[in-house]
Amino acid sequence: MPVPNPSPLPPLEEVLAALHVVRLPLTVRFRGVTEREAVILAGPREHAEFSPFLEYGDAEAAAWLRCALEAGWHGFPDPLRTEIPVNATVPAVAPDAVESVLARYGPGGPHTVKVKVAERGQTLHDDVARLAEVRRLAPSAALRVDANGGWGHDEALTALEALAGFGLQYAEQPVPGVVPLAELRAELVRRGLPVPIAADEAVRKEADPLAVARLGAADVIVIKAQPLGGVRAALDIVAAAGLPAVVSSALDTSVGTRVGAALAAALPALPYACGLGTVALFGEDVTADRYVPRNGSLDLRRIAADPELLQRHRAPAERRAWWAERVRRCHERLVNAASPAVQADAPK
Ligand SMILES: O=C(O)CCC(=O)C1=CC=C[C@@H](O)[C@@H]1C(=O)O
Ligand SMILES: [Mg+2]
Repeated sequence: MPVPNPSPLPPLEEVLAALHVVRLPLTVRFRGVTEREAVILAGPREHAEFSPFLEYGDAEAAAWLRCALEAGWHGFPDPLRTEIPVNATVPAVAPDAVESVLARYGPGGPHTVKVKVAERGQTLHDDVARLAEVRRLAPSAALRVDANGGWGHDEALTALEALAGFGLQYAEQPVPGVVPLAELRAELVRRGLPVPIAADEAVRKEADPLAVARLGAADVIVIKAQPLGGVRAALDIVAAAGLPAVVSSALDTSVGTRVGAALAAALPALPYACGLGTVALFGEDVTADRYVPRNGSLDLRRIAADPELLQRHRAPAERRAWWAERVRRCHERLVNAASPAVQADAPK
């Protein structure tokens, strides 16, 4: 993605000297995993996170490093607000597990809940049952669903017809890709089905994050700081797209979630609750001051990793070496992509 590097790019030696690798358990399976590995960088400005999913290649992961180096070495843009409304996220669990997930969002419950649907191996019946349980437990919450592109066009129409009765705020990435999303959105409008569309993967995994806006594929874009190459790059995408944006996590620790909050705080408009409540799904974290919502919102306090917790959750030596090597390769990509002026500060 053609976004500028943090300028100047810190030299690799400095980045590696700031590196900690942790492995943290989740309390519930999410995105097929029950533990999360992450690099925490003790940068001179902020603590920052580099945690591309393990299966991602270097080209994609380099954008995540760009985000970490921007946050750690250059800090955050000035905030325009100090409270970020946040949604609860319910993974594709059985109905009887919904209550314990929602309980993690504190007394009074969340005002907005995102429910994962279209999980491989499950059926529409499972999705309806999960949504019904969420609605029972949170009668006045706004509900949204996220299919992660798990439906085809016809399947999505059937599913959204069945789920529209829940009064969905929006359906996130019901089908994969940009053009299929645009076709589905047009068909929903044609049928008079009142389900707005949000684009997630169609923004963060496509070569051109603005194609969604150009093709009218969505009503809302979901933006994530790490995959989009940092807070400033994501702000630029929102400005160019001209669509309402929802900031969402990349299943980050408290440190990475704080970067997402910095992005949400700097957006000119924030009409929807953000998907930054996923620290609640972690069994352990890198700070005792866990970055979880209070009364449905995150405040903009400083979040720093605790050295004792970094040590306690340190990943095994072989994993630490794997991550250091991944950082090295991604850093090399950023150096090679940088302009000559930026490269002046990078190792030769
Ligand atoms: O947006 C939220 O409510 C929580 C974050 C979330 O859903 C995700 C985090 C990390 C990886 C993604 O598969 C997933 C998403 O699709 O948005
Ligand atoms: Mg999503």
